[in-house]
Amino acid sequence: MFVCNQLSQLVGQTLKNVVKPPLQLTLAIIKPDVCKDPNRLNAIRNMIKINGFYFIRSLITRMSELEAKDFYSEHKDKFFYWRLVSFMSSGVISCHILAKHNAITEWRQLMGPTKVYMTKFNEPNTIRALYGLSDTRNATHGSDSSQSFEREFKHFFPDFDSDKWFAEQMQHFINGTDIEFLAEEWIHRLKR
Ligand SMILES: Nc1nc2c(ncn2[C@@H]2O[C@H](COP(=O)(O)OP(=O)(O)OP(=O)(O)O)[C@@H](O)[C@H]2O)c(=O)[nH]1
Ligand SMILES: Nc1ncnc2c1ncn2[C@@H]1O[C@H](COP(=O)(O)OP(=O)(O)O)[C@@H](O)[C@H]1O
Ligand SMILES: [Mg+2]
Repeated sequence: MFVCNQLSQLVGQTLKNVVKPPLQLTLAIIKPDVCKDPNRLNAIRNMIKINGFYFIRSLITRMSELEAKDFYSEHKDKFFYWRLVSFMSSGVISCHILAKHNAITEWRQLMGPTKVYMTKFNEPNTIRALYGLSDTRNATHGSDSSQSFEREFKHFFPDFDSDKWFAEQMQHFINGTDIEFLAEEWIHRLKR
């Protein structure tokens, strides 16, 4: 019996090392309400890093009103569309392509629900509860599906080739052995 246990543990350990789940990519945006305060911006970036996400791309930029209208076009008939567009084009934003197993769901869980007022009571340890001000100024954005990600990242990283990343880079990040973090740029990359 002892031998069987030893054997099953060995097989389990071997499989865990060999068969690691694939990674997923998502787009994270830290919104103008937070980016105005470098301490809060870095606090959120650190929450992302501590929660096991790789920073694949990072960019500090601004959206024009036209770009914000296009980015959030799915909401053009909603009552909050114009306040959202003017808010998202009101200041600097910090954009990131993040990688993790189940990145889309896990980033949305870490962000918390959209409406901040409810989130502060229901999920007080999430980013939007901790750093959101209102349902409009709710600190962060996250892609809600792989299809949304493929549309959204092109607004900020037009040269990024997601197919190429999955084919050539993903396995290095799954292994995690030859990855370094560049704190200045908020980027994880292959050791050179
Ligand atoms: N149905 C509906 N809800 C609204 C409307 N305007 C605001 N709300 C809701 O009222 C709440 C307050 O709106 P917020 O935009 O989050 O609050 P605010 O104080 O205006 O904050 P800022 O927009 O960031 O200045 C949110 O839950 C909104 O969804 C509206 O015209 N129709
Ligand atoms: N009821 C609302 N009141 C105010 N702003 C809202 C509301 N719903 C959504 N928004 C704004 O529009 C953005 C996009 O909405 P949605 O895609 O539904 O949420 P999420 O950003 O969580 O994916 C939200 O992050 C928020 O800034
Ligand atoms: Mg959304």
